[in-house]
Amino acid sequence: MALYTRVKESIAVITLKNPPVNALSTAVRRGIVESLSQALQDEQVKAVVFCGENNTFCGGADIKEFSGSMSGPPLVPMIHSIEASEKLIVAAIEGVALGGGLELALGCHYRVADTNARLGLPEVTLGLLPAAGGTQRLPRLIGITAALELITTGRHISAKEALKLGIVDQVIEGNAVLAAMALALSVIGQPLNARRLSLQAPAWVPDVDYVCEAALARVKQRSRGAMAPVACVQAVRAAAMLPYSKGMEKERQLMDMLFRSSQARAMQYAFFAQRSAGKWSLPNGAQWNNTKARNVERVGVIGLGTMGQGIAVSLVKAGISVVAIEVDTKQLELGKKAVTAMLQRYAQRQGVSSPLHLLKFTLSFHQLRDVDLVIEAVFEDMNLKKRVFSELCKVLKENTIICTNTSGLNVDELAAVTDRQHLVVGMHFFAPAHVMRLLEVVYGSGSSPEAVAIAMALGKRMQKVCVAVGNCSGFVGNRMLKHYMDQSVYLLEEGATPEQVDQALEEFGFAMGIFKVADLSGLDVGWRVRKASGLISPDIDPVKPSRWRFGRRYCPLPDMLCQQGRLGQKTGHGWYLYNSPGSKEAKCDPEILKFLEDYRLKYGIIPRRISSQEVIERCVFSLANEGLRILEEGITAGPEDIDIIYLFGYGWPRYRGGPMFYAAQVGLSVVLEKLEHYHHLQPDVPSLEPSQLLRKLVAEGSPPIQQWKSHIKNLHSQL
Ligand SMILES: CCCCCCCCCCCCC/C=C/C(=O)SCCNC(=O)CCNC(=O)[C@H](O)C(C)(C)COP(=O)(O)OP(=O)(O)OC[C@H]1O[C@@H](n2cnc3c(N)ncnc32)[C@H](O)[C@@H]1OP(=O)(O)O
Repeated sequence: MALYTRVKESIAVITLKNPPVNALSTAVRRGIVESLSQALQDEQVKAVVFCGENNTFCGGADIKEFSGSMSGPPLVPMIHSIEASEKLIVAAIEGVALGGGLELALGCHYRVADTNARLGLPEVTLGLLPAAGGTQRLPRLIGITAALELITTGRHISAKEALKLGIVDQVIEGNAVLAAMALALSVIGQPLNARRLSLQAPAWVPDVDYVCEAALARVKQRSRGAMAPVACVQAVRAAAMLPYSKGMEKERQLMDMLFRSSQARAMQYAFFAQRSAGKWSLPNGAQWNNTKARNVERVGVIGLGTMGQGIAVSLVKAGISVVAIEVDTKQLELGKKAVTAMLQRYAQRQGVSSPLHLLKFTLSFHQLRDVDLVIEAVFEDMNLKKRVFSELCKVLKENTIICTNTSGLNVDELAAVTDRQHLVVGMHFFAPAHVMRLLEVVYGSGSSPEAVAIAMALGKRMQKVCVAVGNCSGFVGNRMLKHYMDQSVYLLEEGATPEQVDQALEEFGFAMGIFKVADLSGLDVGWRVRKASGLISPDIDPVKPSRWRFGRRYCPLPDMLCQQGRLGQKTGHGWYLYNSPGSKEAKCDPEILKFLEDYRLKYGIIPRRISSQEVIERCVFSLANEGLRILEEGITAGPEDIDIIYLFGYGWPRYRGGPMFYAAQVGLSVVLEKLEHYHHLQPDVPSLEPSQLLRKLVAEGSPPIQQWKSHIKNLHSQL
C-alpha cells in the first residue's frame, strides 16, 4: 500500500509501504494511484514527495507477481500520470531505487538521494527490460551510451555515480525526505516541462548505429544466447531513433516477447533460488533462523598456494584479520608477495586505503592460538590434511572452528583425527577464490549446527553465495560434474571431436566447453584424483589401456594425454593447441584428431556423426540425473541449492535456471525417456540409469520444481 500524509507548507508525502523492499505490488500501485489523485485534488497541496518506508525507496516491480495473472493499475500509465502532473513531484531516494523503483523516480520531476542509496535498472538480470519507460526516459536523461551500459548490465550504482551521470539532482548526507521537501519548496512555481523526460530528446550521439552495434557485440560476447540484453539494446536504440510514444510501443513489444519467454522464467527462478539457498537447513532440523552464529574476527589460513592466497584476500577484503601460515620461508615469501599485490591492486581500484594491516604472515602454528576459525588450504591430500588437523588441535582455542578447503575429500574422515568433530566443517571454495562467488559449506555427520551457521555467515561476509551441502564424494558440484565429464569423453571415443562437443555446450550457453575448461584447470588435476581412487594402477597396459574399470565403462583418453605431457594451457597443449605454455587461445590440434582416429582404430570403434542434440542430452541429462540422486539422498535441502551451485560455480547459463530447473523445463518425462534410451545403449554406465526420484516425480505427474521438496520428503519417509 501507500501512505498519504499532508505535511507543512503545502507538501504531501506519499510513502510506499511493502516490506522489506517496498516492491510495487498491486496494493502499492493502487495506493500510489489513490494517493496521487488525493494530492492532485487537494488545492492546498503544491508539491508531492515520494519516498519509501524504512529508509528504502523501492526495489522495483514485485517479482513474485510475474508468475501470476497481473492485476491492478499498470505501471506505465501510473508513472506517466506522475510525470504529467501539474503539481511538482520529487522522489526522495533512500536505500534502493531499482527497476520499476527507479523508473518511478524517473517519472518524478526531481530526484534527491542520500549518500548510501543504490540505483539501477537490473531487469536484464531477470530476463526482462525496464518496461515502465526506463528504456525511453533514461537515455533522454543521461545519453544513449551511459544508458546502454546501465540497462544492459543491470549494474547497481552509488548515489555519487548517479549524481555524476545526472540521474539524481542532489545527494545529501542525512534525511533525503526532508531534503526533497526543501528542494520542492525552492523550485515550486518553476515550469515543469523541462523536467518531464518524455518531452526531451535524447542527448545527440554522432553515430547511433555504431554505438548500438558495439553494445550489441558486447552483450552477445558477455552473455551468449541471452535474449534480454539484446532486447535492451533494441529498446534504447528506439529511444534514440523514434519519438517517445513510438519508443514506448517498441519497449512494450519487446517486453511482451521477453515476459513470456522461458529465459525470463528461468532467471526469475534463479533470483528466488539464490535467496532460498541462503535459508539453509540441515536434515536434523537446524536452520538459518534457529541457529545463532558467533562472530568471527580473526581467521587462520593454512597454506598460501593459489587457493590459500584467494581465501586470504577475500577475508581481508571483508575486514577480517588473517594469520597466514606456510611451511617454509620461500613459500611464505611467495604467498605474501602474491596476496599483498592482489590487495594493493584492489585498494587502488576501489580508491580505499590498503587493508594490509589486517594480515600477518608466519611459519609458526602458535600464532593461531587466538583465532576464531581456521581454513586449511593445503594440497588436496588426505594424509597431509590429517597431519595439519592434528597439529591444529594442539594450539587452537577449544572453541575454534576448523574448516577444510577441499573439493571433495571426506570431511568426516578428517574430523575424526581431531578432538572436536562438532567444530569441523568443509568450505569448498572455487578457484580463483577471491573472484569466484560460490562456496559449498559442507557439514559432516558430526558438524554442529552452530559451526555450519558460523561458516555460512563468514562466507556471506566474504561476499560469497553459500550453499550448505552434505558430505559425499565430490560434494554436490564435482560429484555431478563427473558424470557430465564422463559422457563428454565417451563422445570422443564414439566419433566427436573436442571442438564439436565444446561448440554444442557453448551454444547451449555454457561460458566455456568442457574440454576448454579441462585445459584451463590442468588435466593433471583429474589424473591425480583417478590415481588416488585406484582407477589407474601399474598393472594397466600402457599401450592399450582397458576401457573398463571395476566392471564399468572407463575412457582412458584423458590419462593417455597426461602420459604424453599434454596437461592443458600450462604446457601449451592439452585437448587443444596453444601458441605457448600459459597462453589462452585454444586452437584445434590436428595431432589430437589423429590421436583420436588412431585410438578408435586400435579399439575397433567405428566413428559416427554425433549431433549437438546428443551432446547436450548425454552431458546435461546425466548431470541432472546425478542431481536428482543427490536430492534423493538428502545431500542438499532442495533443487534450488543445486541450481545455485551450477549457476555460480560452473558457468551454467543463468537463462537456463540451473540443471534441475532445466530438467523440469524440458519435461521430466522427456529426461526419463532419454536416460532410459542412453542407458540401454550404455548398460555399463550405471550413472545413466534414471534415478529413483526421477521415476517417482514422473509417476506423480511431474510436479513443478517448487513442489519437489515435499515429494522428496515423502520419498525419505518411505525409505
Ligand atoms: C503477457 C504479456 C505481459 C507483458 C507485460 C507485462 C509487464 C508487467 C510488468 C511491468 C514491469 C515493468 C518493469 C519493471 C520491472 C522490475 O522492476 S523487475 C524488478 C527489478 N528489481 C530488482 O531486480 C531488485 C531485486 N532485489 C534485489 O536486488 C535485492 O533484493 C535488494 C533490493 C538489493 C535487497 O537486497 P538484500 O538486502 O540483500 O535483501 P534480499 O535478501 O535480496 O531481499 C529481501 C527480500 O525481498 C525480496 N525481494 C527483493 N526484491 C524484490 C522484488 N522486486 N519483488 C519481490 N520481492 C523482492 C527477496 O526475495 C527477499 O525475500 P525473502 O527471501 O522472502 O526474504
